[in-house]
Amino acid sequence: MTDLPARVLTDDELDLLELALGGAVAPSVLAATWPDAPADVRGPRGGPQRSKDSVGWGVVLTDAENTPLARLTVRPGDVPDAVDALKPMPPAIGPQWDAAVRRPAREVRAELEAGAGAGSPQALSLLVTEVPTREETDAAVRLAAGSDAVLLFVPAARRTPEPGTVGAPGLVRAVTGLAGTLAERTGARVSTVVVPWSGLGGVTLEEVAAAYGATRADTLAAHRSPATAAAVSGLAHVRDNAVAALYPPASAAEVARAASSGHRQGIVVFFTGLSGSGKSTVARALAAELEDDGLQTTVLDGDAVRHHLSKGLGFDRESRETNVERIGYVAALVAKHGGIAVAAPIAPFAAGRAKVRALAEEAGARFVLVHISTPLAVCEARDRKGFYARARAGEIAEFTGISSPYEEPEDADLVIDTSVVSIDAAVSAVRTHIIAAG
Ligand SMILES: Nc1ncnc2c1ncn2[C@@H]1O[C@H](COP(=O)(O)OS(=O)(=O)O)[C@@H](OP(=O)(O)O)[C@H]1O
Ligand SMILES: Nc1ncnc2c1ncn2[C@@H]1O[C@H](COP(=O)(O)OP(=O)(O)O)[C@@H](O)[C@H]1O
Repeated sequence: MTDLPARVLTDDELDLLELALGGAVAPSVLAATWPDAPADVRGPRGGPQRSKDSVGWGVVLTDAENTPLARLTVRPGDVPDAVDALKPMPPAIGPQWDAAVRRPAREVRAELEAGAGAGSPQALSLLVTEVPTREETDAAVRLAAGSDAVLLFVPAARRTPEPGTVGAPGLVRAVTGLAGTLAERTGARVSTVVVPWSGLGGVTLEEVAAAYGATRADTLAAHRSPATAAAVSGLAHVRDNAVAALYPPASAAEVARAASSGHRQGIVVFFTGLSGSGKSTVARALAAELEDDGLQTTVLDGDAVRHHLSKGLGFDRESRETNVERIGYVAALVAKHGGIAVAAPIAPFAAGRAKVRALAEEAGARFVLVHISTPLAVCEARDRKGFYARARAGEIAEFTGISSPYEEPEDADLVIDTSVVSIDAAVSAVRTHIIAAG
């Protein structure tokens, strides 16, 4: 595996990888989106194309943290391509990550076939992209007529949704309500299925739905009438109209302006801890929760920062301090404008962390230091990236905890050991702290 080239996937490509691992799309669909993939798998418009005499090739697919998630093997001739999982996909929290709804296509298909008895199952897949109105609930009941089973597909991209739109967590909660109503009114077996769906890869909903076992597919929002669509888009004006009814025009303009421009104090949430301690996992899950609360959150993750802001910097003490100070500078800028910055570098030195605290406070922001204190032995046993083994073997110099120091913070607001605290509990502790402190 180690001699294969590696490819860091974007969030959209991770969605496609998850679909491929679950059997919803062919493995080669992944490579078909890469402009630099070997020519023998790309047709004139990037579509798959085979050449009999090619020798095939392989690539290790990683996330932005360089965790090896899967191996893609594109084979010559008529041998099918393969995608094999190496590590579980990065975990996160929220109802869209619940294993009961985020299920591989092959498992859902097998369950539909098993439940159908001898006859061929009539299974409708309904893609729900918007929170269903009453009108769409009625449309769903009509569309489900004659189906043995209904799969309510909730598209859930890893990419951050457009501001002001209901994201995947809200959609899953709304669709769970729709599933109950539909089961009651139609008698069909109704399941909510979260589909990693970024729109990448040129696959259609019908193709993906068929892989999940559906015999028919439809999009619920297509059944929204123009009158309902107009009423929904007019909701944003309801508050403005209420203000206008209460105040004379000059006062109403001031009240509306104050309501929309209310400045809140920004926050820098700064995670520190050993590699593999759980900083990124908790930081990302926290950011997703805060976004879901309607709070604009910017994540400055250790590895991602090193790909961009700190590209080229090493791991000697001076480089690490420069890296941490750059993170602090950007985080303080975000917070100065009322945003929440969530940073998750190792930040092993007290002096660097103190500098970030000073930058945040100078910007008028609150600084929350979270020490992820997971013991070295646990981090080393996790070794998702294989770095500890390489550091022990002397292949990586100055590795934190092995051959480079980590100065334990004495000024942390929260200390969380993820070997005994779950991801959910860790997120909830930080969120509670932020809310309690106003
Ligand atoms: N020598 C050495 N020591 C520590 N870590 C190393 C090293 N070389 C590479 N890596 C990978 O880089 C990630 C840490 O980068 P950071 O920017 O967070 O480090 S620091 O704050 O500047 O100390 C860290 O990622 P995380 O595991 O997410 O912490 C490692 O994957
Ligand atoms: N309670 C937990 N909180 C956070 N991560 C956990 C927890 N339990 C197990 N893990 C695992 O530990 C690993 C932590 O990796 P990561 O978040 O990338 O750490 P870091 O960013 O500190 O290097 C992940 O594989 C994650 O699934």
